[in-house]
Amino acid sequence: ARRRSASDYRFGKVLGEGSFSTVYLAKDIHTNKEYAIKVLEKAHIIREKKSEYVMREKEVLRILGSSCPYFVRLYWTFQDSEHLYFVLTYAKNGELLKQIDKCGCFTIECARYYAAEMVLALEYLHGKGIVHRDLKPENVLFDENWHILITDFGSAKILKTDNTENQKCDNDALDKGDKRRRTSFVGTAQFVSPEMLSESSSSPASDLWALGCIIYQMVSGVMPFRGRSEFLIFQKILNLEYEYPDGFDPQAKDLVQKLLVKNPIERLGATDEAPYTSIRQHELFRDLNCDDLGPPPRIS
Ligand SMILES: NC(=O)Nc1ccc2c(c1)=C(Cc1cc(-c3cccc(C(=O)NCCN4CCCCC4)c3)c[nH]1)C(=O)N=2
Repeated sequence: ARRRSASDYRFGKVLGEGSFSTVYLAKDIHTNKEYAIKVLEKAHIIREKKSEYVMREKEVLRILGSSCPYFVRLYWTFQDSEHLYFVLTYAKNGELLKQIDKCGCFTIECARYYAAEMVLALEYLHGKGIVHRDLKPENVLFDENWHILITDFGSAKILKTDNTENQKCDNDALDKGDKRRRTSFVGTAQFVSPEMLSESSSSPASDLWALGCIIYQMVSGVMPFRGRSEFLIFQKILNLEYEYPDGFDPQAKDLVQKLLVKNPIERLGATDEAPYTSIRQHELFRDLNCDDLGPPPRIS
């Protein structure tokens, strides 16, 4: 296919900004199709030693391809002297976080439906041996039909496939062969799991912890672990210090309680032979057919 460059697109508004990238709405001047183009400054990536993360995101997006509808798709990449460009899916209806803030909180029907879509997305992602490690409402987007699109794989980890022992868990900080600290990684404070904080280790169950936090936030409108500093938030996470507001849906509470468990292998779904059967079978999803969720309920 023809090589692309920035001159193939008309760049529009900024859709999002991160520490290492800016995402623009852009229109392909040949097809008029809209994309989200993630632009990274080479010098900044090199200076901050983030090349490994950029390459990992590109590899994860390549592995995900276009076979699962719940992830943004990477169409093309190109570069010029100063920048790298990732041409990604444009999620027309923006971030889950903005919808939660706009409504205050979701109805249980909406929370149930989008929790189910996230479970299906994690089944696929983890089935490909990929852990997201920074799942949060800013990284869950809505497409034009109000289905979710999970994005931002800059913090993702691709689990080794050399033997099953590595499939379950992998210590991010220490390479098995030597004791040097390879990466010191932590996601976003409010959604990071206890094991990532205390052992610098992550596994698919780390994403199940984040799912529990997101379900809590969709139902209540606030995050379970809040504090005036990252240190105070981390203390609450490690001490499992959070509460359910009055009126919190009991079925949602039961599921969140089974996901916000300190020991990763005790989280619902963590030891499923066929992930995530035990989560699909939870009473919160009793009235849903996870094999055919149907159209999403209106967010209100
Ligand atoms: N870190 C990353 O990789 N970030 C990414 C990657 C891919 C990507 C990405 C971020 C996107 C971010 C994004 C942000 C937005 C957005 C931002 C601000 C406002 C809106 C917005 O209001 N859109 C109009 C839709 N409204 C929604 C509510 C009802 C009326 C109409 C959308 C749309 N998409 C995107 O579309 N595609």
